[in-house]
Amino acid sequence: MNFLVTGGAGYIGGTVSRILLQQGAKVTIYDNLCHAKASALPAQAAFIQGDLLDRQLIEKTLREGKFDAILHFAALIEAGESMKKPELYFRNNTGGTLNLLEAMLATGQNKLVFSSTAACYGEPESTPILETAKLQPTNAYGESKLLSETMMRWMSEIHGLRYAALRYFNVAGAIEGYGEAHEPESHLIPLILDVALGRRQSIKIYGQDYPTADGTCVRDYIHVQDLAEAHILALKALEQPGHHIFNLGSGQGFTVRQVIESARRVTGHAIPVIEEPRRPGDPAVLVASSDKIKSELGWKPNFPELDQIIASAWEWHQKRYA
Ligand SMILES: NC(=O)c1ccc[n+]([C@@H]2O[C@H](COP(=O)([O-])OP(=O)(O)OC[C@H]3O[C@@H](n4cnc5c(N)ncnc54)[C@H](O)[C@@H]3O)[C@@H](O)[C@H]2O)c1
Ligand SMILES: O=c1ccn([C@@H]2O[C@H](COP(=O)(O)OP(=O)(O)O[C@H]3O[C@H](CO)[C@@H](O)[C@H](O)[C@H]3O)[C@@H](O)[C@H]2O)c(=O)[nH]1
Repeated sequence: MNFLVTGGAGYIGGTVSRILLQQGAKVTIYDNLCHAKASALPAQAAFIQGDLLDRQLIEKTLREGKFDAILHFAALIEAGESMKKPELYFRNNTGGTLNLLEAMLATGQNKLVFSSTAACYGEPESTPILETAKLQPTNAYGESKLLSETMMRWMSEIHGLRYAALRYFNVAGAIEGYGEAHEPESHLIPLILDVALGRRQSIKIYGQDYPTADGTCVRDYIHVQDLAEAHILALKALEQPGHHIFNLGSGQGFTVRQVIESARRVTGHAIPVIEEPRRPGDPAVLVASSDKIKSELGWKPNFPELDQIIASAWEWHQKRYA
């Protein structure tokens, strides 16, 4: 099989690319390296340094590549930044996705796996969150992804686009030799591990007055390898016409303080904290029901425990900065 992976120089796209390559697939990565380094690319993948906002280049890439399917990870991903520069998120994420969809139509390629997000739900009315829950993003990042999903739904109805929108919750952990290193890093777990390594003095806790057990935000952490497996299942599902929307989480919620506790257990480091005000746009609680993908595609997480997830991230983090 022959796949195009947008955003494949990044954390999740790079992980899925490596797994596809291990399974014998041909992978072409399309990334503008705005938040990644060329050194992160898997050696066996073909690479095109290109921007999704370059409408002509993406169409040329699709025309020449004749891909069996496209996995679309490329996006700006920081909810906090999106509340300062929403226009950037709509241009890059929603506009970039529209360019990709138009190029797919123009070249007759119609299978797409899309990185969507729990941020589409906003502040949920009940947890765990089902795919049928109300979609009311509390940040511009989530809205930029929800608008992308909306475009896909219309393209499916009118043009027969086959797509799977996978709404990831908080992705963490590492596979052998590759893990999370955003450029710059804003995510909780790698920042905590930086403290454990002595690369930072302390971890900031954003908000202590949320309506949760200890006042800090609750998130659902999913191992990146389990997430990657879901992409392989989604690709198989796209062999049949139709479209799919699936949540992907472990179904367990952890407060920021519980994540820090887990990292203390795993690393043996005290991990000092600093209490800071809330980060704008952060919902209090995001916990997934992933029953739909389990029952429809047979997805099963192999690394459901938070300590396991953090341990795999820690192993990779130590090697990376050794
Ligand atoms: N990390 C998470 O917990 C999480 C959760 C939910 C959804 N997601 C989604 O998963 C996807 C991958 O996230 P990640 O954590 O690997 O992020 P990442 O920043 O590591 O990877 C994104 C990649 O996209 C590239 N990119 C961005 N805009 C581009 C453009 N216009 N043209 C070409 N390349 C571009 C960046 O250079 C980067 O390599 C994103 O779509 C994100 O919204 C991530
Ligand atoms: O230094 C930090 C960093 C984060 N947090 C908190 O930790 C939680 C997790 O934050 P982070 O790791 O930045 O992830 P999220 O903001 O939850 O967003 C991630 O998870 C979302 C799905 O839940 C995805 O949509 C996003 O792309 C992905 O970045 C949040 O409550 C943050 O407020 C801190 O307290 N201190």
